[in-house]
Amino acid sequence: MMVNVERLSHNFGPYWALKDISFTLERGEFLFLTGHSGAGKSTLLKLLYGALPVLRGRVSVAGMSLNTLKKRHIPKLRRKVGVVFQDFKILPNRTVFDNVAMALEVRGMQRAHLERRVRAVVRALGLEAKSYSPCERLSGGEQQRVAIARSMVANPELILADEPTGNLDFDLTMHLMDIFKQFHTYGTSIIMATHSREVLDCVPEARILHLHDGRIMGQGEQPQPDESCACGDAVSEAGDASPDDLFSPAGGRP
Ligand SMILES: Nc1ncnc2c1ncn2[C@@H]1O[C@H](COP(=O)(O)OP(=O)(O)OP(=O)(O)O)[C@@H](O)[C@H]1O
Repeated sequence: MMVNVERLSHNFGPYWALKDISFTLERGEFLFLTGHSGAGKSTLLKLLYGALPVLRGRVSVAGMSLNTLKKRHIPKLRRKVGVVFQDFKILPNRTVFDNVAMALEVRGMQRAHLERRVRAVVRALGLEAKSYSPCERLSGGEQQRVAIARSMVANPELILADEPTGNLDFDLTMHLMDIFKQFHTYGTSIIMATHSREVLDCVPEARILHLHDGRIMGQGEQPQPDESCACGDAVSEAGDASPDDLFSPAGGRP
């Protein structure tokens, strides 16, 4: 099991942002988190990533219990989990290449492999022309793609993505969803918070966990969409995202 959450609650002072949440995520599963603004989606993702402490309930991620995880072991958790934060958290004065490479540098990857891998992911996300631009000069959507590239570059076991396509137009959203789906097909577990029906329709096999005021209000399979997803079309138009590049043995899981 990749994620196990039992009776998780979380408060900020007197305000309970999550109330008695329980769910599991099997290895290789794709789960959407939905719910209104303020429902608790980001709080839940932050708890799974060790960015907030587990105060009540039990949480384990990738075989590690977050209840007993010592601060010094958080980097070990983060080597298994790729995250796309809502506010990107990229370094503005560093280049696209540097921001993406950082996720591999901390793993001590050999330089030649690292460069090949970063170039492949940057190309797959359509950022090749901006590789050596400082991120502060990029548009919001480009910065968002840098954050996505960084979350994927190390082939994590689990990707946590908080509204990863929030600033992007339809075609780019479909293209990026196709890349997330390639990771999913490859066996990566994914939890993605979204408000977008288009995004949900891209992964009809995904489960949905619907939050309302910090509680789970619904959980389950989604109805099959009437029309086929546009993701496949978008990726063939974009053309340059090769799973072989993304998943080459050189870039395999450390
Ligand atoms: N650090 C904090 N201090 C106090 N309250 C917080 C903090 N972080 C989140 N909250 C509150 O917890 C609730 C849940 O917030 P959260 O960011 O998890 O919602 P969300 O579902 O991700 O919303 P959105 O879709 O707008 O991102 C909100 O009412 C928010 O104001």
